[in-house]
Amino acid sequence: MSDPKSAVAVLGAGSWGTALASLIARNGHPTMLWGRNAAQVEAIDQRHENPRYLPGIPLPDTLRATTDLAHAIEGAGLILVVVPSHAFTETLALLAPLRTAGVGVSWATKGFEPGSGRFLHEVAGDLLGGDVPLAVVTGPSFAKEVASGLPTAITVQSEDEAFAQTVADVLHGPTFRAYTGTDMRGAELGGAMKNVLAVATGAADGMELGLNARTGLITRGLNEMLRLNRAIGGRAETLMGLAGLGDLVLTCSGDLSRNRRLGLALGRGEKLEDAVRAIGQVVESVQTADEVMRLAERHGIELPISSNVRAVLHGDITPAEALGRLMAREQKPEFE
Ligand SMILES: NC(=O)C1=CN([C@@H]2O[C@H](COP(=O)(O)OP(=O)(O)OC[C@H]3O[C@@H](n4cnc5c(N)ncnc54)[C@H](OP(=O)(O)O)[C@@H]3O)[C@@H](O)[C@H]2O)C=CC1
Ligand SMILES: O=C(CO)COP(=O)(O)O
Repeated sequence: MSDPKSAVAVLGAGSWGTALASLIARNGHPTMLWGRNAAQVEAIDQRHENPRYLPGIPLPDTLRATTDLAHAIEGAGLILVVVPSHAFTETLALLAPLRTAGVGVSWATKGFEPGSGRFLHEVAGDLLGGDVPLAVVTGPSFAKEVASGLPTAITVQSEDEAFAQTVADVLHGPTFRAYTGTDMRGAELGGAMKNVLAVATGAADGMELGLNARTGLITRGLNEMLRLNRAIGGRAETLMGLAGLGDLVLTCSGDLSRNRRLGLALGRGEKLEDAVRAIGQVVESVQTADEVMRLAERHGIELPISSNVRAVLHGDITPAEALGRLMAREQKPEFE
């Protein structure tokens, strides 16, 4: 008889937390999903559906859900945090005194700590202590498609190679390929920046600027990612892989993306608050654009597309003015 599979706690019962918990449960791991909303948790636990975030998609009967964090992590051999970036520090601070020593912590959150701009692995290291294995799960992966069992490829990056493999093994399955690597900085930067760049391509599409404009923005956006990545010490190949280019293409071109949909709405002249309300789920770029630009300014890197997205999100300029600014920039070599 094979060894029983280790228990996993997934913290955050939104669309991505629910999709990943469902995947892990289907892979045969006893899986407990923690959420803060009692009615939603009950629906997941009893009716095997998350009607608020993944309506109509059946969840495995074996997936359990709770609002009790201590209960969620009891006996877990792995913790996967999937709350939005604005709730990351708060969630890890709740987790820190409760967790069992030696249990590794991974996260699928994309973004930075709001306000400080710290990388999430820096936040996790500070709050959990240096001896806890840490890993980031990232890549091109719409929750709805993963929850529906459609083929997906992602990457798990950790400085602890054995831990990256452990997390990848928990996720990997017949419809889900999990690759591994050791570059947390590059992976986190890619996952955060693609959300900001998706607003730019969405806005261009909302203004009906055509496919050339969309592709020009994706490609010059990749260049922005590579330049900032070089400055922060990430590996270029990480940004050319699933965590960078892969997620950038998905988010800039797929209408399931909430960041792209925000851009589409802004490009059509809708107000930011109305668009975010209509989307009804987290739109990380609203926060992340500030943090990306804070990081870029700290490193003296110019990011024209990202800085124009920030200006549009702040209401300082319209998408049409952003386009005018980008098109009027001085001519220059493609690579510097
Ligand atoms: N959805 C996707 O396809 C993907 C998402 N991601 C990333 O995953 C992260 C989570 O996003 P996603 O699940 O999509 O977001 P959703 O908007 O779908 O859900 C957010 C969830 O977080 C909960 N939440 C918010 N604040 C807190 C808090 N302070 N404490 C506990 N729970 C909280 C919400 O609870 P409540 O309902 O009570 O507000 C809700 O359950 C983001 O960083 C996103 O970029 C990454 C890859 C794919
Ligand atoms: O990160 C994602 C896909 O990889 C989800 O993108 P959005 O947050 O824009 O919906």
